[in-house]
Amino acid sequence: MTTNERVIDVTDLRRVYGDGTKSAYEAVSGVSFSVGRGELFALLGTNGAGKTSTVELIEGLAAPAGGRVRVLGHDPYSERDRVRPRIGVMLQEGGFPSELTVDETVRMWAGCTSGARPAAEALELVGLGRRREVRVKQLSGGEKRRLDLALATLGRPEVLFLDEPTTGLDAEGRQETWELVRRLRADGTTVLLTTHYLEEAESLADRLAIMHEGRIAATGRVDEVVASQPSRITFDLPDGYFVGDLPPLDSLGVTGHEVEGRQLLLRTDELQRAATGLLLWARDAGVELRRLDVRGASLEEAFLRIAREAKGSADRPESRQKEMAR
Ligand SMILES: Nc1ncnc2c1ncn2[C@@H]1O[C@H](COP(=O)(O)OP(=O)(O)OP(=O)(O)O)[C@@H](O)[C@H]1O
Repeated sequence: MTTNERVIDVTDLRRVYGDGTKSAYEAVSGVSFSVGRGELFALLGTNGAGKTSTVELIEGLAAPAGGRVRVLGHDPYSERDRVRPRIGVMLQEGGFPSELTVDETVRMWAGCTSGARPAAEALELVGLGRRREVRVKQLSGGEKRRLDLALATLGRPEVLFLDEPTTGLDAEGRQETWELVRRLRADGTTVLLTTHYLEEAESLADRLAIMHEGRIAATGRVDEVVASQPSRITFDLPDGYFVGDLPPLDSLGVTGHEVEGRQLLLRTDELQRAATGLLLWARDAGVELRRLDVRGASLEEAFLRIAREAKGSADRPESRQKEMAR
Protein backbone atom coordinates (compact mmCIF):
# COMPACT_ATOMS: atom_id res chain seq x y z
CA MET A 1 0.00 0.00 0.00
CA THR A 2 1.49 3.35 -0.96
CA THR A 3 0.90 6.68 0.75
CA ASN A 4 1.91 10.23 -0.04
CA GLU A 5 4.70 10.10 2.53
CA ARG A 6 8.03 10.60 0.80
CA VAL A 7 10.19 7.93 2.38
CA ILE A 8 13.06 8.72 0.01
CA ASP A 9 13.34 12.28 -1.27
CA VAL A 10 16.23 13.28 -3.51
CA THR A 11 16.60 16.81 -4.91
CA ASP A 12 19.18 17.99 -7.43
CA LEU A 13 21.73 15.48 -6.20
CA ARG A 14 25.35 15.72 -7.35
CA ARG A 15 28.35 13.52 -6.77
CA VAL A 16 31.86 14.36 -7.88
CA TYR A 17 34.86 12.03 -7.83
CA GLY A 18 38.27 13.62 -7.58
CA ASP A 19 40.20 15.74 -5.13
CA GLY A 20 38.54 19.02 -6.08
CA THR A 21 41.75 20.72 -7.20
CA LYS A 22 42.33 19.20 -10.63
CA SER A 23 39.72 18.20 -13.15
CA ALA A 24 37.14 16.03 -11.43
CA TYR A 25 34.45 13.70 -12.66
CA GLU A 26 30.79 14.41 -12.01
CA ALA A 27 29.10 11.00 -11.84
CA VAL A 28 25.72 12.31 -10.63
CA SER A 29 24.56 15.61 -12.15
CA GLY A 30 21.32 16.91 -10.66
CA VAL A 31 19.21 13.84 -9.95
CA SER A 32 15.77 14.33 -8.36
CA PHE A 33 13.10 11.77 -7.49
CA SER A 34 11.03 10.60 -4.55
CA VAL A 35 9.70 7.26 -3.40
CA GLY A 36 6.49 6.95 -1.39
CA ARG A 37 5.97 4.58 1.54
CA GLY A 38 5.36 1.04 0.32
CA GLU A 39 6.43 1.88 -3.21
CA LEU A 40 8.97 -0.05 -5.27
CA PHE A 41 11.12 2.30 -7.34
CA ALA A 42 13.61 0.89 -9.85
CA LEU A 43 16.73 2.69 -11.02
CA LEU A 44 17.88 1.49 -14.43
CA GLY A 45 20.71 2.70 -16.59
CA THR A 46 23.49 1.98 -18.98
CA ASN A 47 26.83 0.88 -17.49
CA GLY A 48 28.45 3.75 -15.64
CA ALA A 49 25.24 5.82 -15.70
CA GLY A 50 25.63 6.69 -12.01
CA LYS A 51 23.16 4.32 -10.34
CA THR A 52 25.51 3.00 -7.66
CA SER A 53 26.92 6.49 -7.05
CA THR A 54 23.36 7.75 -6.47
CA VAL A 55 22.25 4.86 -4.27
CA GLU A 56 25.35 5.16 -2.09
CA LEU A 57 24.43 8.78 -1.36
CA ILE A 58 20.91 7.71 -0.40
CA GLU A 59 22.31 4.98 1.84
CA GLY A 60 24.43 7.63 3.58
CA LEU A 61 27.75 6.09 2.59
CA ALA A 62 29.05 9.40 1.27
CA ALA A 63 28.10 13.09 1.40
CA PRO A 64 26.77 14.63 -1.82
CA ALA A 65 28.70 17.40 -3.59
CA GLY A 66 25.39 19.20 -3.98
CA GLY A 67 21.66 18.76 -3.54
CA ARG A 68 19.70 17.12 -0.77
CA VAL A 69 18.79 13.59 0.31
CA ARG A 70 16.22 12.67 2.92
CA VAL A 71 15.43 9.13 4.00
CA LEU A 72 12.54 8.79 6.45
CA GLY A 73 12.83 12.54 6.95
CA HIS A 74 16.51 12.53 7.90
CA ASP A 75 19.83 13.22 6.22
CA PRO A 76 21.24 9.69 5.83
CA TYR A 77 24.86 10.95 6.03
CA SER A 78 24.85 13.40 8.93
CA GLU A 79 22.05 11.60 10.79
CA ARG A 80 23.24 8.11 10.04
CA ASP A 81 22.44 6.82 13.54
CA ARG A 82 18.77 7.69 13.05
CA VAL A 83 18.46 6.24 9.56
CA ARG A 84 20.68 3.13 9.60
CA PRO A 85 18.55 1.01 12.01
CA ARG A 86 15.50 1.53 9.80
CA ILE A 87 17.02 0.53 6.44
CA GLY A 88 18.28 -2.75 4.97
CA VAL A 89 20.95 -2.91 2.30
CA MET A 90 21.57 -5.86 0.00
CA LEU A 91 24.99 -5.39 -1.51
CA GLN A 92 26.26 -6.92 -4.74
CA GLU A 93 28.97 -8.85 -2.90
CA GLY A 94 28.05 -9.96 0.60
CA GLY A 95 31.57 -11.24 1.37
CA PHE A 96 30.72 -13.46 4.37
CA PRO A 97 33.34 -15.62 6.12
CA SER A 98 33.03 -18.78 4.06
CA GLU A 99 33.76 -21.21 6.92
CA LEU A 100 30.70 -20.17 8.96
CA THR A 101 27.43 -22.00 8.49
CA VAL A 102 24.39 -20.20 7.15
CA ASP A 103 22.84 -20.18 10.62
CA GLU A 104 26.01 -18.83 12.28
CA THR A 105 26.24 -16.10 9.66
CA VAL A 106 22.69 -14.94 10.28
CA ARG A 107 23.10 -15.04 14.05
CA MET A 108 26.37 -13.12 13.87
CA TRP A 109 24.64 -10.48 11.75
CA ALA A 110 21.66 -10.42 14.10
CA GLY A 111 24.06 -9.47 16.90
CA CYS A 112 24.70 -6.16 15.12
CA THR A 113 21.08 -5.55 14.08
CA SER A 114 18.48 -3.94 16.32
CA GLY A 115 15.12 -5.72 16.48
CA ALA A 116 16.37 -8.63 14.36
CA ARG A 117 14.02 -11.42 13.31
CA PRO A 118 14.86 -14.87 14.71
CA ALA A 119 17.45 -16.53 12.41
CA ALA A 120 15.06 -19.36 11.54
CA GLU A 121 12.36 -16.92 10.42
CA ALA A 122 14.82 -14.89 8.30
CA LEU A 123 16.03 -18.05 6.56
CA GLU A 124 12.52 -19.44 6.02
CA LEU A 125 11.57 -16.14 4.42
CA VAL A 126 14.18 -16.57 1.69
CA GLY A 127 13.74 -20.33 1.31
CA LEU A 128 17.01 -21.29 3.02
CA GLY A 129 15.37 -22.98 6.01
CA ARG A 130 16.78 -26.38 5.06
CA ARG A 131 20.30 -25.06 4.42
CA ARG A 132 20.93 -23.71 7.93
CA GLU A 133 23.78 -26.10 8.79
CA VAL A 134 25.57 -25.76 5.43
CA ARG A 135 28.79 -23.74 5.27
CA VAL A 136 28.54 -20.53 3.28
CA LYS A 137 31.29 -21.72 0.90
CA GLN A 138 29.09 -24.68 -0.06
CA LEU A 139 26.14 -22.53 -1.14
CA SER A 140 25.39 -22.05 -4.82
CA GLY A 141 25.59 -18.52 -6.27
CA GLY A 142 21.81 -18.21 -6.11
CA GLU A 143 21.69 -19.40 -2.49
CA LYS A 144 24.34 -16.82 -1.57
CA ARG A 145 22.19 -14.06 -3.08
CA ARG A 146 19.29 -15.31 -0.96
CA LEU A 147 21.49 -15.22 2.12
CA ASP A 148 22.35 -11.60 1.21
CA LEU A 149 18.64 -10.91 1.09
CA ALA A 150 18.01 -12.65 4.44
CA LEU A 151 20.63 -10.39 6.05
CA ALA A 152 19.26 -7.24 4.40
CA THR A 153 15.77 -7.99 5.72
CA LEU A 154 16.89 -9.24 9.14
CA GLY A 155 16.03 -6.02 10.99
CA ARG A 156 12.55 -5.76 9.35
CA PRO A 157 13.66 -2.59 7.54
CA GLU A 158 11.17 0.08 6.52
CA VAL A 159 13.33 0.82 3.48
CA LEU A 160 15.14 -1.88 1.55
CA PHE A 161 17.93 -1.20 -0.96
CA LEU A 162 18.37 -3.99 -3.48
CA ASP A 163 21.41 -3.75 -5.74
CA GLU A 164 21.16 -6.24 -8.62
CA PRO A 165 19.35 -8.79 -6.41
CA THR A 166 19.01 -11.51 -9.06
CA THR A 167 22.35 -11.34 -10.83
CA GLY A 168 23.64 -14.88 -11.27
CA LEU A 169 20.29 -16.51 -10.52
CA ASP A 170 18.62 -18.93 -12.92
CA ALA A 171 15.08 -18.24 -14.15
CA GLU A 172 13.49 -20.11 -11.24
CA GLY A 173 15.68 -18.41 -8.62
CA ARG A 174 14.83 -15.05 -10.16
CA GLN A 175 11.09 -15.75 -10.00
CA GLU A 176 11.43 -16.83 -6.34
CA THR A 177 13.30 -13.66 -5.46
CA TRP A 178 10.67 -11.53 -7.23
CA GLU A 179 7.97 -13.30 -5.25
CA LEU A 180 9.80 -12.54 -2.03
CA VAL A 181 10.30 -8.88 -2.96
CA ARG A 182 6.58 -8.63 -3.78
CA ARG A 183 5.74 -10.09 -0.37
CA LEU A 184 8.01 -7.60 1.43
CA ARG A 185 6.45 -4.78 -0.56
CA ALA A 186 2.95 -6.05 0.25
CA ASP A 187 3.94 -5.86 3.94
CA GLY A 188 4.64 -2.15 3.45
CA THR A 189 8.41 -2.18 2.85
CA THR A 190 9.61 0.64 0.60
CA VAL A 191 12.11 -0.69 -1.95
CA LEU A 192 14.76 1.02 -4.06
CA LEU A 193 15.94 -1.48 -6.66
CA THR A 194 18.85 -1.12 -9.06
CA THR A 195 18.90 -3.65 -11.85
CA HIS A 196 20.19 -4.39 -15.33
CA TYR A 197 17.19 -6.58 -16.10
CA LEU A 198 14.41 -4.61 -17.78
CA GLU A 199 12.06 -7.53 -17.22
CA GLU A 200 12.76 -7.27 -13.49
CA ALA A 201 11.86 -3.59 -13.40
CA GLU A 202 8.80 -4.20 -15.58
CA SER A 203 7.63 -6.98 -13.33
CA LEU A 204 8.27 -5.36 -9.94
CA ALA A 205 8.42 -1.58 -10.17
CA ASP A 206 5.60 0.84 -9.40
CA ARG A 207 7.74 3.58 -10.92
CA LEU A 208 11.21 3.72 -12.41
CA ALA A 209 13.90 6.05 -13.65
CA ILE A 210 16.36 5.38 -16.45
CA MET A 211 19.69 7.07 -15.77
CA HIS A 212 22.17 8.10 -18.40
CA GLU A 213 25.39 10.08 -17.92
CA GLY A 214 24.57 11.07 -14.35
CA ARG A 215 21.08 12.33 -15.12
CA ILE A 216 17.57 10.91 -15.25
CA ALA A 217 16.71 10.46 -18.92
CA ALA A 218 13.19 9.07 -18.42
CA THR A 219 11.01 8.50 -15.38
CA GLY A 220 7.45 7.58 -14.45
CA ARG A 221 5.29 4.49 -14.17
CA VAL A 222 6.36 1.68 -16.50
CA ASP A 223 3.38 2.32 -18.80
CA GLU A 224 4.17 6.06 -18.91
CA VAL A 225 7.81 5.51 -19.86
CA VAL A 226 6.76 2.94 -22.48
CA ALA A 227 4.05 5.23 -23.88
CA SER A 228 6.68 7.89 -24.58
CA GLN A 229 8.35 5.50 -27.05
CA PRO A 230 7.41 4.76 -30.67
CA SER A 231 6.27 1.34 -31.86
CA ARG A 232 8.38 -0.45 -34.48
CA ILE A 233 7.85 -2.45 -37.63
CA THR A 234 10.71 -4.34 -39.24
CA PHE A 235 10.79 -6.47 -42.40
CA ASP A 236 13.04 -7.30 -45.33
CA LEU A 237 12.47 -5.17 -48.41
CA PRO A 238 11.33 -7.52 -51.19
CA ASP A 239 13.95 -8.17 -53.90
CA GLY A 240 14.10 -5.33 -56.40
CA TYR A 241 12.22 -2.91 -54.11
CA PHE A 242 13.60 0.18 -52.37
CA VAL A 243 12.20 2.42 -49.62
CA GLY A 244 11.04 4.87 -52.29
CA ASP A 245 8.78 2.16 -53.75
CA LEU A 246 6.70 2.07 -50.56
CA PRO A 247 3.82 4.50 -50.03
CA PRO A 248 5.19 7.85 -48.68
CA LEU A 249 6.24 6.98 -45.12
CA ASP A 250 4.62 10.04 -43.55
CA SER A 251 1.31 9.02 -45.14
CA LEU A 252 1.61 5.80 -43.08
CA GLY A 253 2.23 7.75 -39.87
CA VAL A 254 5.89 6.70 -39.82
CA THR A 255 8.08 9.15 -37.88
CA GLY A 256 11.49 7.63 -38.63
CA HIS A 257 13.16 4.79 -40.47
CA GLU A 258 16.49 2.99 -40.73
CA VAL A 259 17.79 0.67 -43.44
CA GLU A 260 20.34 -2.01 -42.65
CA GLY A 261 21.14 -4.23 -45.62
CA ARG A 262 17.75 -5.42 -46.86
CA GLN A 263 16.09 -4.85 -43.48
CA LEU A 264 13.91 -1.80 -42.97
CA LEU A 265 12.91 -0.50 -39.54
CA LEU A 266 9.98 1.91 -39.27
CA ARG A 267 9.11 3.87 -36.12
CA THR A 268 5.57 5.10 -35.55
CA ASP A 269 3.20 6.37 -32.88
CA GLU A 270 0.27 5.01 -34.93
CA LEU A 271 1.02 1.33 -35.16
CA GLN A 272 -2.33 0.17 -36.58
CA ARG A 273 -2.34 2.81 -39.31
CA ALA A 274 1.27 2.09 -40.34
CA ALA A 275 0.86 -1.71 -40.27
CA THR A 276 -2.43 -1.62 -42.18
CA GLY A 277 -1.04 0.72 -44.86
CA LEU A 278 2.03 -1.43 -45.29
CA LEU A 279 0.14 -4.73 -45.52
CA LEU A 280 -2.38 -3.30 -48.03
CA TRP A 281 0.54 -2.07 -50.15
CA ALA A 282 2.20 -5.51 -49.99
CA ARG A 283 -1.02 -7.24 -50.99
CA ASP A 284 -1.58 -4.88 -53.93
CA ALA A 285 2.05 -5.22 -55.02
CA GLY A 286 1.81 -9.00 -54.68
CA VAL A 287 4.96 -9.21 -52.52
CA GLU A 288 5.75 -10.98 -49.27
CA LEU A 289 7.29 -9.02 -46.39
CA ARG A 290 9.76 -11.55 -45.06
CA ARG A 291 10.81 -11.49 -41.38
CA LEU A 292 7.91 -9.08 -40.69
CA ASP A 293 7.87 -8.08 -37.02
CA VAL A 294 5.32 -5.61 -35.62
CA ARG A 295 5.73 -4.64 -32.00
CA GLY A 296 4.33 -2.04 -29.66
CA ALA A 297 6.55 0.23 -27.61
CA SER A 298 8.41 -1.48 -24.80
CA LEU A 299 10.63 -0.63 -21.90
CA GLU A 300 13.42 -2.28 -23.85
CA GLU A 301 12.91 0.18 -26.72
CA ALA A 302 12.99 3.11 -24.27
CA PHE A 303 16.19 1.78 -22.77
CA LEU A 304 17.82 1.08 -26.14
CA ARG A 305 16.98 4.54 -27.41
CA ILE A 306 18.68 6.07 -24.38
CA ALA A 307 21.68 3.76 -24.83
CA ARG A 308 21.85 4.71 -28.54
CA GLU A 309 21.81 8.39 -27.64
CA ALA A 310 24.48 7.68 -25.04
CA LYS A 311 26.66 6.13 -27.72
CA GLY A 312 26.03 9.09 -30.02
CA SER A 313 27.02 11.62 -27.37
CA ALA A 314 30.09 9.55 -26.37
CA ASP A 315 31.28 9.95 -29.95
CA ARG A 316 30.99 13.72 -29.64
CA PRO A 317 33.98 15.63 -28.27
CA GLU A 318 32.38 17.15 -25.15
CA SER A 319 32.82 15.17 -21.95
CA ARG A 320 31.76 15.36 -18.34
CA GLN A 321 35.23 16.27 -17.16
CA LYS A 322 34.65 19.48 -15.25
CA GLU A 323 37.34 21.92 -14.32
CA MET A 324 36.92 22.11 -10.55
CA ALA A 325 39.73 24.64 -10.14
CA ARG A 326 37.71 27.34 -11.88
N1 LIG B 1 35.48 5.87 -6.80
C1 LIG B 1 35.38 6.38 -8.02
N2 LIG B 1 36.29 7.24 -8.50
C2 LIG B 1 36.20 7.79 -9.72
N3 LIG B 1 35.17 7.52 -10.58
C3 LIG B 1 34.24 6.66 -10.16
C4 LIG B 1 34.29 6.04 -8.87
N4 LIG B 1 33.20 5.23 -8.74
C5 LIG B 1 32.51 5.34 -9.90
N5 LIG B 1 33.14 6.18 -10.75
C6 LIG B 1 32.69 6.57 -12.09
O1 LIG B 1 31.42 7.18 -11.99
C7 LIG B 1 30.57 6.78 -13.05
C8 LIG B 1 29.29 6.17 -12.50
O2 LIG B 1 29.61 4.95 -11.86
P1 LIG B 1 28.50 4.07 -11.12
O3 LIG B 1 29.21 2.87 -10.53
O4 LIG B 1 27.74 4.93 -10.20
O5 LIG B 1 27.58 3.65 -12.34
P2 LIG B 1 26.47 2.50 -12.43
O6 LIG B 1 25.33 3.12 -13.13
O7 LIG B 1 26.22 1.92 -11.10
O8 LIG B 1 27.20 1.49 -13.39
P3 LIG B 1 27.10 -0.11 -13.55
O9 LIG B 1 25.75 -0.41 -14.10
O10 LIG B 1 28.17 -0.37 -14.56
O11 LIG B 1 27.35 -0.71 -12.21
C9 LIG B 1 31.37 5.79 -13.90
O12 LIG B 1 31.91 6.49 -14.99
C10 LIG B 1 32.48 5.35 -12.96
O13 LIG B 1 33.65 5.02 -13.69
